[in-house]
Order: sequence, then structure tokens, then C-alpha cells
Amino acid sequence: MGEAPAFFEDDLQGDFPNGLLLKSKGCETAVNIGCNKTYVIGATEKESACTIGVRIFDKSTSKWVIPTVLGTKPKPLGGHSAIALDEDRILVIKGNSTSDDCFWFLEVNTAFVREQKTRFGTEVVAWSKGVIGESEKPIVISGPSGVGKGTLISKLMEEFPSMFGFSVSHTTRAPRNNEQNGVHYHFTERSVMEKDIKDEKFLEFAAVHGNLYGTSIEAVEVVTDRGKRCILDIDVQGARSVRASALEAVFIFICPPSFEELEKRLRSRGTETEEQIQKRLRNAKAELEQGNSPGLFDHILVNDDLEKCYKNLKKLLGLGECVKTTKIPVPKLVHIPLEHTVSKIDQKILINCTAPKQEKSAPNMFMLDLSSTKGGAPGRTRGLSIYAVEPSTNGVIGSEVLS
Ligand SMILES: Nc1nc2c(ncn2[C@@H]2O[C@H](COP(=O)(O)OP(=O)(O)O)[C@@H](O)[C@H]2O)c(=O)[nH]1
Ligand SMILES: Nc1ncnc2c1ncn2[C@@H]1O[C@H](COP(=O)(O)OP(=O)(O)O)[C@@H](O)[C@H]1O
Repeated sequence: MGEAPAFFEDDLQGDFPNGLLLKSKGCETAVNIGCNKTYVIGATEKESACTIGVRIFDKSTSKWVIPTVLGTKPKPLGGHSAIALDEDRILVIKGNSTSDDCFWFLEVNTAFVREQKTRFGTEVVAWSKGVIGESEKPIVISGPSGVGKGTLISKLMEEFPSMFGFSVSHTTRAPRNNEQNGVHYHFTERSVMEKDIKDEKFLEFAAVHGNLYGTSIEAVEVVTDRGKRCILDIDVQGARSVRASALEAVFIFICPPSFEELEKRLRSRGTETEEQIQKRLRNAKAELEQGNSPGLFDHILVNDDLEKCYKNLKKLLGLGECVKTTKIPVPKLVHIPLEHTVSKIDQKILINCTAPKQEKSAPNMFMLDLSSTKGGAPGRTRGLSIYAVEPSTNGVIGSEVLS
């Protein structure tokens, strides 16, 4: 086990209060959670190899513990501050970065982390990136092979390119002639995908028609980070897993007008061998039955006439005839300098930026409101809002909403 950093060794003797930023030296911060645990977050070795590691000092045993770290980590930090929000989460603010990448949550005792502790039999921590503002719920589209899911999704993305983004799944099946890696699917080896599943990189996965398919957490996040509404084309088993996950979504099942029509479409597409068609038709029977499972899908659409079905799909997504396709405005970016201090006031964090290079006119105090955050590891923590605030003699006055 590594030695305690010099600054920290001294502090361990002292009795420091819970829930406050303690000290930051180089790339490390130490935060107390409860009576017994201190989380040290930051660079492990040299500055150049600055990877954000996490170590836990257990005061009851006087031992260091290296936890299993889950979730997408923040990119190496030059410096950061950290503050305990409660017994469950630590807020980490990256210095010298903008508000689209500076707020991170290290979950230490959330429901997800507790579940993973039982699973791994180790200490577990999980990263979740904080995202400013709300985003609309992802849309899960399921239905048997050949029913027209891909066709409907393509129409939606063509008509509303700035509004929707497709979650690119991973699959072990071979690409079809017209399919591009990274666009239609991430085509991957089974062993690689199995390892990634083990490493908790997937939101859901299923074996479908003899191949593995899965939605990586990253696939959904790259879409939502761009401010777009994410569309997932996944099978019924996958839909069930997403329903059980922390991801809130709208679930739509697409039905064919008849089994004969489904077979006709599958054949006319001409992308499968006869054997593959037979397998897909056998599976379609079970999928159609499961599509009607109570509580699984929010909407069922019959894809008989394509235009009619597309119109109904748009209607249930709240896209009337005259919906504008203008870009959703990107929230104004706030720059948090390397030098800043943080303090906690209820569910709000006051960030005081003291960088000398700040423009005179630029605000240097911000309030980060966490009261309506949703989600969390294994995905993003959403719903943060940030305001510029001005200090006054009797507290904080005047605020400007930035997002
Ligand atoms: N669970 C799950 N199913 C997926 C995923 N991606 C695709 N599928 C489903 O896998 C099935 C087969 O997909 P594909 O091989 O592209 O064939 P197609 O549906 O006939 O076009 C379909 O039901 C898809 O909805 C995924 O990431 N997870
Ligand atoms: N409403 C419809 N009427 C007739 N053909 C359709 C309809 N919707 C889709 N198709 C066709 O059926 C085939 C299968 O559609 P596709 O979108 O690939 O299905 P899925 O993605 O569900 O497997 C395609 O050739 C497509 O052009």
C-alpha cells in the first residue's frame, strides 16, 4: 500500500470537520465521509501521468484501501476541489475547465454503489459526470426484426437532425453491406464485448438471434452530452433491462399489421440468409407476445402504412406539424479557473473564483444548484444549474441565470 502524502499524513492526526474541502496540494484532495473514511482523490504519480485515482483511508483500521472504480472518469486534472455533499456523494470540481466538463460526482455510498459493493465484494466508488440543465428522456424503440424500426428512426433523424441522436450499439454480428462501423453499430469481437460487459461498461445487453447486442453507457452519453434526445433501437430483453435501470426513458413497441407482412418485409429487405430469416421469424413470435407485457411499453404503434405510423410516432413524441427544427440552445459555458474555493449551503455550492487573470467584468462567484439533480452512476447526474452571484455585506445578492 502506498504511503500517505506528506500533507495528508499530518492531517490524519487532526480532527477535521465532515463535508468540507480540506486541502488541495498538487492534484490531491482529501474528503471525510462519516466518522471513519477519508477519500483521497487525485493524481497518483507524476504530474505528467496525472490519472485521477481514488484511495480510502479507513480510520477504524488505520489502513489504506484501493476501491474498485466504476464509471467514466474525468480526464486528468491539473487541479481540483472536492466537497462532500452528504454521506453518499463527493462533488469534484475540475479547475481550469468549463461547466460542460468541470462538475463530477464521486459516488461512495449511493444505491448503485452499495449494490456493486455486494457484487464485487470490495470497496466501490463510481464516477458520474454532472450535466447542466435538463434533457429529454431517451426513446427506446423495440419490435421484431423487419417491422420497420430502422426505417422509422431514419425518418425521424432526417427530419429532426438537431433534435435526435442514435445510440450506436455494440454487436458481435457481422456487418451488412451497407453498414458502417461506428455509425450503424460498433462491430466487435465477442471476447472484447464480454470483457466490457464484465467491466460494467454496458447499460444493457442481450443475446439476440445468436449474437450479442448491447448499449454502452457511453453510447447514450455521447448523444445526450450534445444536447440531443437519444434513440435506442433495442430488443425486448434490452427494453426490460433499461426499464429496470436508472435511465428514465419512453418505451415504444412497433408491431407489424400481420405476421405475413412481417415475413414479406424481412424477405424483401434481402439482408439475411434463409436460415437467418427463419430464426428471426421464430423469435418474432415471442417478441410480439412480450411486447404486450403489462408495464413494459408506454406506447404500441402498428406499422401498417409507413407515413401514417411515422405521423403517429411524431405525435406521441410531441412533434406536431409545425415543430421547428432549430438547434436546442447550448447552455452558456462558465469557466472555472484553477484557483477557486467551494462551500456548501444546503443543496447549493458557492464557487468563489479568485484567479487573477479573470476579466474585470466577468463574474467571479457562482452558485451551483444541485437541488433538482437526477440520475447518477452508471450514467450522468443531470439537472444541475449554475448562477452568477454578487457578494454584498449582508450575504449574496443579485443573480444571473446562466442556463
Ligand atoms: N438488447 C439490445 N438489442 C439490440 C441492440 N442493438 C440492436 N438490438 C436489437 O437486435 C435485433 C437485431 O438487430 P439487427 O441485427 O440490426 O437486425 P434487424 O432488427 O433485423 O435490423 C433487433 O431487435 C434490435 O432492436 C442493443 O444494443 N441491445
Ligand atoms: N410500413 C411499411 N410498409 C412496407 N414496408 C416497410 C414499412 N416499414 C418498413 N418497411 C420495409 O421493411 C423492411 C424492414 O424494415 P427495417 O426498418 O429494416 O426493419 P427493422 O429495423 O425493424 O428490422 C425494409 O425493407 C423497409 O423498407
